[in-house]
Amino acid sequence: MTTTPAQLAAAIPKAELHIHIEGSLEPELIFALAQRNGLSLPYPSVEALRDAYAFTNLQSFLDIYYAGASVLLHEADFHDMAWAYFLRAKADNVVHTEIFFDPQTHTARGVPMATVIQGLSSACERARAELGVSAALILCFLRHLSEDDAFATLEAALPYRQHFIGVGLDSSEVGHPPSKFSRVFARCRELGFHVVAHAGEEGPPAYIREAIDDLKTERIDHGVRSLEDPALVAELARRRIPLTVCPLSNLKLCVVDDLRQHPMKRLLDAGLCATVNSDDPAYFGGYMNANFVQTVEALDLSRDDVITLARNSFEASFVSATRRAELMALLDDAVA
Ligand code: HPA
Ligand SMILES: [Zn+2]
Repeated sequence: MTTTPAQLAAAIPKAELHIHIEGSLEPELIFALAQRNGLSLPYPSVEALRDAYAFTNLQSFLDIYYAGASVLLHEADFHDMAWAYFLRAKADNVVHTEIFFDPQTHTARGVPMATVIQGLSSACERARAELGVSAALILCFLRHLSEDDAFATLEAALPYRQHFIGVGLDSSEVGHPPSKFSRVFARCRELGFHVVAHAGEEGPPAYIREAIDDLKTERIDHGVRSLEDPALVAELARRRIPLTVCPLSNLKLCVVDDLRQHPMKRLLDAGLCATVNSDDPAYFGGYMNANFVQTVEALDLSRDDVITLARNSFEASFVSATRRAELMALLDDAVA
């Protein structure tokens, strides 16, 4: 029996590097946590909530995403959310994952930083022990808030610094350029954290340039608008700065009108270290394999493209050289 590129994409081991853990909160779990915590929701049912997931742009999604996250109060809530994600990741043959979390969404509601980080961190340890999935956390600053707020968040998180490997930048992009966070990112680099940033999802290629030049980010999250600036594409390719691309997110947030117009193939053909990721899978219609399979089918990607995407995911990850070699060997075995 021959394997199609889409079947291969589903079957092979891969890393996920762009997943907001709050975006993995399924409507069923939102309702269950609301009930557990004695909260009422402005939607009568799971179906009514899911029906509200019709987005026109990034902001229309963020409004409902932050509302969904408001059911998270206790350490067990954060743990249970992340554990549900790990089970989905495992089912999709994700063997390593680097997970974004948005502490300001929770601390602004009075949830202590310790509650957020310890709940997520214990789920990461459990994933390693029970599922063999390696996992690390990346703390994201909300870019619609001030740099002072980001500094205060960093300060509050530093007692738990052994639990996260890096920092990122997310939320409303346009009007909040990376340079707004130059000083706090410089401090994070000094402290030895990995640094990434969302750029070029809705924002212009100039924001990608700011992220790499000013924030000195090691990866760009999304970055699909880089294609509007050929000199930038050439530099990203030459420096092997990875892009963590999220095809179903781009479709649901109307960054592209149709998956057949998605730039993934053009990014690969330009020699970029592009990867496939789910972003906010509970909101955008699918986890890792849904993204992989639908993109492969829509763009008619080849077996080689699929293997390149999986290799890129390991190359772009922040694992040790030993773990990277282990992951690459898993992939080699799977495609042999
Ligand atoms: O796709 C996204 N972009 C920006 N901020 C986000 N926060 C969650 N998902 C996203
Ligand atoms: Zn994202």
